[in-house]
Amino acid sequence: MLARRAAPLLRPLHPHCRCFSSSGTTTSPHPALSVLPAYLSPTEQSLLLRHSLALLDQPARTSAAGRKRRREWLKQHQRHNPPWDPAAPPFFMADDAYAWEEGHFDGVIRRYREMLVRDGMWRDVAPPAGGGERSALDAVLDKVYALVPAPPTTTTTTTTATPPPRAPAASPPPHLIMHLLHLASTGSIAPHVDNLDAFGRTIVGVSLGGARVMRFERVSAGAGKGEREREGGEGPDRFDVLLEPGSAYIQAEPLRTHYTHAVLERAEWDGRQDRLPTDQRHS
Ligand SMILES: O=C(O)CCC(=O)C(=O)O
Ligand SMILES: [Fe+2]
Repeated sequence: MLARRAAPLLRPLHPHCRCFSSSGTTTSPHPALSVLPAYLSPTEQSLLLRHSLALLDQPARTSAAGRKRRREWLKQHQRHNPPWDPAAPPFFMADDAYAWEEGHFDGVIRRYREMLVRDGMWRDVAPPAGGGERSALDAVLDKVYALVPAPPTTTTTTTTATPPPRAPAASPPPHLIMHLLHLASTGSIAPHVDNLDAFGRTIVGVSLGGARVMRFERVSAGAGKGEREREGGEGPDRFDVLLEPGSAYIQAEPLRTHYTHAVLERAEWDGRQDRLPTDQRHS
């Protein structure tokens, strides 16, 4: 279970460190934010990204114009040497092969595609059981679901109680609203606080594709120290974290409602500006 697996990772190394170690230890600047670098291995990332893109690309979820754009791009790129291969990294087609939503209804997200994953949907894109791929995908999904804290239980467990039947990995657990978000290389998310009623008290993200900077800013940044401690807890008023592919983050209270978060289109990260985003990102 995650709680046991992740417990040693949830301790901040240094309260203001902006650098990630690759040792699997979180380096979050805020006690209510956990960042788990390399939570998924490269193989797990590839599997999840490929199947997530396949879900987003299902004909029922795309427009006629989008499918035409995709067909034309594919036709052109099959003539390349080597031709574009959907089963090989980077798994994304070029930006101009997708029909992006230009702006979210409230203007927060720009140049993106998104969907909610409902019961059984991963089965629509996983190959039939028998090959190892389906069980490998299930294992990755279980690892992602394990990041989400279980809802509090009201019943007492006794040693003789039979555990509830395990839900198939193809269906997100009932306490998880699973949202796929594919950002164009020029896509971004403006600062916002997610609606508490719609999304619950904990927000978990798994990053795939291009690295991006996530910026957090205390909503009541102007408040005095005493008030700040009540509204958002200890931690700097504004900080950035680098979301590298394969990393996961967990935003818990009080950060989740007292800080905005944003995914920047382009940002400097410890002098690595030139190595940062020109890539699409999937979360
Ligand atoms: O892509 C992410 O990790 C964050 C997405 C987000 O903030 C949102 O959809 O509200
Ligand atoms: Fe958000």
